[in-house]
Amino acid sequence: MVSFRHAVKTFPAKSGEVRAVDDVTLDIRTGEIFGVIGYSGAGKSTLVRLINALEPATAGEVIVDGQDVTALPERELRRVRAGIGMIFQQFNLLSSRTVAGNVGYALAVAGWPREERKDRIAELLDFVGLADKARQYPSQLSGGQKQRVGIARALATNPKILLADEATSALDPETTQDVLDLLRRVNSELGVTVVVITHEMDVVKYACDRVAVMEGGKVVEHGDVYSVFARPEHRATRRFVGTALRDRPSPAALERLRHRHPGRIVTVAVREDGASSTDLTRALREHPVDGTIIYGGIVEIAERPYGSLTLELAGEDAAIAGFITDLSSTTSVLDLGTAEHPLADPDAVGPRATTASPEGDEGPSSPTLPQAVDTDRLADADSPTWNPFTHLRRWRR
Ligand SMILES: Nc1ncnc2c1ncn2[C@@H]1O[C@H](COP(=O)(O)OP(=O)(O)OP(=O)(O)O)[C@@H](O)[C@H]1O
Repeated sequence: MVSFRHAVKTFPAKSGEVRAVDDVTLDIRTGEIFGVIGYSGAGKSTLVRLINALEPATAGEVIVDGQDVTALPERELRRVRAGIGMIFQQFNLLSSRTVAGNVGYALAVAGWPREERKDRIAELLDFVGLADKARQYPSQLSGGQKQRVGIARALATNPKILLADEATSALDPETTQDVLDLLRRVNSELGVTVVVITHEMDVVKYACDRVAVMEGGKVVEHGDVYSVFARPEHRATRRFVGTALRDRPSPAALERLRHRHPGRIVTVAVREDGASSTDLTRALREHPVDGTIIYGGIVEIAERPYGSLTLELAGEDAAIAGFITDLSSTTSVLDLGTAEHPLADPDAVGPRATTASPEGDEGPSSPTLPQAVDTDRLADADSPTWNPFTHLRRWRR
């Protein structure tokens, strides 16, 4: 439905130019719900505004439903835009018009005859569950209801594509889910291709078939949602995945766990294609090691299991080493060390530990996210012979 080919969008800036979209090549398939996720300023909105040519591309091609919109004259663009609906974080409703008036306005602009508008408005408001609110004004509606009006308005002219720019970012979690459910119905019942821009991996997890992760104007990773969750390659993706699942302890939670559980702590991945909790149970049975589950979570993504369990292991060092080696042959095992010799989770998200940590080694990071700890340096500094499992430290994906 949409193909970006080496798409570039630059804006003039004080210090030269900003490359808001930087050489993006990406396909969005007909009939899917496609997520675009990234931190603020990553280029998400600009990328999506290239689709309806609200921003003309500086270079490259943007092919929408078979037509390169970068090459079209304005008159033709209007026709392409009519096939693309858009909804926004702040809803952008006309406050002086009723709910029915807002939807009717979109029909009037698109040239629908007056006598056909009434039925279409009723049909749309029925679809979004607002049939009883037709005569109310936006100020009388909740945020979720306003977004439903936005969706009805965007669907008025039967678009093939719906662009949702942070459409749930101003809503509470429950309302967010309602609106995402509605977008899923728009997709499955009306066959509309939906492009969802978000900075929340929960939204991707709940609603999207495939996802692209943006950073610095580039798509740094994309794929079907399960693969991206199960094997995130890029650091930004790993952090987004961590925020959606919260299955691994944050640095602060890990510090608290170490007070209660001074022994060896490991985090074991649970994946459909790797070891499941069955393998974990088997390994615990076959090795003279006691394992206590102290943290974790397993959820379903795309109807497949995904998550991790964190355990405290008790036993002889050699037995624990044998257990970790065995389990590592089928799944990812992240060694978090002991209270005496702690090792950090390099991809941890959430509140930092309260005690001072060594500085990260990966350059500046987002102020809202914890910095990674140089775990090898930590282990080496404490004792060169301490960490017999260093080779297992990597969280295999
Ligand atoms: N009209 C413009 N003029 C100048 N710079 C712009 C313009 N629009 C976007 N930018 C810049 O391009 C970059 C990408 O912005 P964009 O809004 O696409 O990011 P985003 O990922 O959608 O961020 P947010 O989630 O905050 O909206 C930013 O550095 C932004 O300042």
